[in-house]
Amino acid sequence: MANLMVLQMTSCPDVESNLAFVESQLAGLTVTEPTMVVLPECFACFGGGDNAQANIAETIGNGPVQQRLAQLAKTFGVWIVAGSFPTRNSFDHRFSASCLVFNDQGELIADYQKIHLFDVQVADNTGRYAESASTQPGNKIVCFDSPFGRVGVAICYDLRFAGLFQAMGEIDVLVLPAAFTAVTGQAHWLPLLRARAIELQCYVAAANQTGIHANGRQTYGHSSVISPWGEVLVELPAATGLVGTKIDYALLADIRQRMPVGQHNCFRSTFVEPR
Ligand SMILES: O=C(O)CCC(=O)C(=O)O
Repeated sequence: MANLMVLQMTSCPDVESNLAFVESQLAGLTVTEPTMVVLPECFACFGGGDNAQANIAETIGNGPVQQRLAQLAKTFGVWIVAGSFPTRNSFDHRFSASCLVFNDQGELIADYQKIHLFDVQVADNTGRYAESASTQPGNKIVCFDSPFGRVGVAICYDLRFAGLFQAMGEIDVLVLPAAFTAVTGQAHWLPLLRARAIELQCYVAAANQTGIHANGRQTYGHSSVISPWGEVLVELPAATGLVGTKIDYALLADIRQRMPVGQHNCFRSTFVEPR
């Protein structure tokens, strides 16, 4: 058996207090079987503007926040899917929004850079988002094998682009750190999560930010784990904290055997970029 957990946060600009919150939540877990904890987008720093993000950016595999995450994963014996965190690259002045995956030994085993950037006018009264001004888009699909099965990684706005998920091939779990806005979340969050779970016949573990942040922006919460049949198994509406569920591998196999959409799909790619 294995556990899938999502951590909902109201992250602030102060890195230490956000990491202390992550630590306090992990410290409350009793881990007796493989456990994966998904952190939301911008878990380490949110609402302080692009400069605050740029100031904490690290090179992948090297830096104090990554060291802390590795140590937390090892200490508490959990896999950590570390939201998005700003990382530096050599080819652009902008940072990348990276999702960093640590195994329960504290080893960095995958990293994904957010591909679809949120350059959107959400509504007349909630301002304009221009993520690409500060963030370099990624260009690689990332999946990895683990005790949880084959896991695909995407971040927030990526959720809207079905082609990305079709290109992943067969995965057992989709992890989705997010900072989905309150306005768009109300309208689209759960329908999109459920659609991805149904189409891919996989678990979806989606960790969101919640509440009002230092910059006045509001995020939707409702972090959830969805079953491969599209049911919302656990959902945390507005509070911060951890929720999760066990992965039922018999259910996964049964759904795919009865309704083999992976085999019937004329468009699904088997191509996945190796790490
Ligand atoms: O797709 C949405 O509605 C929200 C996306 C978002 O907030 C983000 O990618 O940061």
